[in-house]
Amino acid sequence: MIVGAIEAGGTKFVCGIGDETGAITERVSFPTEHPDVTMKHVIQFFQGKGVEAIGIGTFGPIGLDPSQDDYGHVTTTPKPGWSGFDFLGTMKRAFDVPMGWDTDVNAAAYGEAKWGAAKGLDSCVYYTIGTGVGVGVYAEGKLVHGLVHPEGGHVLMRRHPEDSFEGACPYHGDCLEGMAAGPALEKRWQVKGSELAADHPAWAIEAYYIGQAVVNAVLMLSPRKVILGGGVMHQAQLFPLIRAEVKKQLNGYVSSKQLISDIDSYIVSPGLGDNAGLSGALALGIEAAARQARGA
Ligand SMILES: Nc1ncnc2c1ncn2[C@@H]1O[C@H](COP(=O)(O)OP(=O)(O)OP(=O)(O)O)[C@@H](O)[C@H]1O
Ligand SMILES: [Zn+2]
Repeated sequence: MIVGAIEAGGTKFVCGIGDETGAITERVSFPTEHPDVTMKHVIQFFQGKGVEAIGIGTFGPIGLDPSQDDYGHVTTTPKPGWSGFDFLGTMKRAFDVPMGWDTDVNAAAYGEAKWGAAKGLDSCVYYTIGTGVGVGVYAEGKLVHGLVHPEGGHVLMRRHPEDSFEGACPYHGDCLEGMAAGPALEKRWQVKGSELAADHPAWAIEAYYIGQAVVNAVLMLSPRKVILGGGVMHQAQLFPLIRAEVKKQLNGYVSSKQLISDIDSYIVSPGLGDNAGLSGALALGIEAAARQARGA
């Protein structure tokens, strides 16, 4: 089966062609501009390729409830032209094939559960810590949707005792994204995160916040795997610091062997690396085709 995949990010779009094994045979990337421009590139890429299904994992927030008017739309975003944009409808008008539609982070969680670090497990939580913080949730074999979709990048944090940074989230100031995303690191330390030495005190504070987010995910969702991706997580020294924080903050309360003696394989980087988002979109496309075949 020939399946199209779209990883729609706030800074760039990645489109690819793959199949049901998860192999991606072709991919292109272009900057995210006004939807009139960007969607033209997207449609041109897929035209004539014989795609039988398409999966879309996109930046949000988005409408995911088919009974609501905003289904398939990007809802509220400051990105010019995207607020209220009918993304799924635009794709459906161009291609008459089954389509999967979800957030970029839910897509990544799904891709990881199908082919990556959470393969074979019925649950995982996927965090991306990049320009923003996003959280995808896969639970009991399904991606979690509800009122809207998980927005765990904005959970409220207990402040690190030595941190006086006011926070960078325009909505909440010192939420997780406001304290730990790439722009927060840069604002707090006056240099880009990638330029901070591996032994800089920034990383202990960063691990304190990310660890706290993981603790909350463990307590609230009990996932079988926690996957941490995104630009900031390229700092590999964060992993042991975060694992230590999680153990310290949980303080033995959750008595799972994985947390106690096998935490190195519980809190991990994406098995699909930087392909998690595109592979996840591919998985959504495959699932949409299967759903249609079942008549659901
Ligand atoms: N090696 C690194 N160390 C620390 N921070 C980094 C590193 N590489 C990138 N970043 C930071 O990560 C952010 C970019 O994240 P990412 O590469 O995940 O891109 P993005 O797709 O724009 O993010 P998002 O998923 O939030 O849209 C920037 O703030 C950048 O400064
Ligand atoms: Zn926030």
